[in-house]
Amino acid sequence: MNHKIAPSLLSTDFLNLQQDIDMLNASDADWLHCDVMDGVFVPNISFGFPVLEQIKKVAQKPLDVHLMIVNPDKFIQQVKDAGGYMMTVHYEACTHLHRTVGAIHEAGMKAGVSLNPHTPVELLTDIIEDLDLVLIMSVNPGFGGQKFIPNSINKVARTRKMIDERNLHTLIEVDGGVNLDTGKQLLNAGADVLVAGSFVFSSTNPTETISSLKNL
Ligand SMILES: O=C(CO)[C@@H](O)[C@H](O)COP(=O)(O)O
Repeated sequence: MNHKIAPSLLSTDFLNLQQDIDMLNASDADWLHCDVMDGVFVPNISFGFPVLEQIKKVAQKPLDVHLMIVNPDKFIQQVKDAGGYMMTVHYEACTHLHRTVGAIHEAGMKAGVSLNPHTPVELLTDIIEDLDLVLIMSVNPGFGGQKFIPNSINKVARTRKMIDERNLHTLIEVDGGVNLDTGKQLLNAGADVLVAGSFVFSSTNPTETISSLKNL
């Protein structure tokens, strides 16, 4: 049970966000996954830095900030100021990814890179040594509650191989359609962090659901 669980705040009740964060603080959740969307990189808009600032005030667990936005470089300091622990940007959104990752580290955060479902993990071969985390999207980003894309399992296994062959400590996170069944398969393939939104927050007892993911 060395893996981490990062419930996605996108599926919380925004009218009662503090109540949900209090629940997460007391649960087996390891990180709080915060999805920032801009309506450009993805066809949806979620929440931005003013909301992250409020989350930071009550969260007792590290904020795992996933930026689904174009030009993430412009917002590195804002993510840091809003309490970001891990800042994850999209491979597809960064022309100068090496520079972006360096700037995230310079700001004092861990750096993650996310891959859309069609983006091969092999494209990270010349940067993976600089990364704290690879986030494999197992749905097309933008919405909660979508169907898991099965090829993600194979992608996790290929990422695990790349990391182990080089003796790296980079974490593999997977996001989208995670439940007990897909979660188990992802862990068997070598995932380290499971993000789960609707499976947790649509369940009758989210605390127990988080524990069952943690106990996989
Ligand atoms: O990044 C995203 C969506 O783009 C996710 O974090 C979702 O929030 C995951 O939701 P579920 O698929 O678990 O419902």
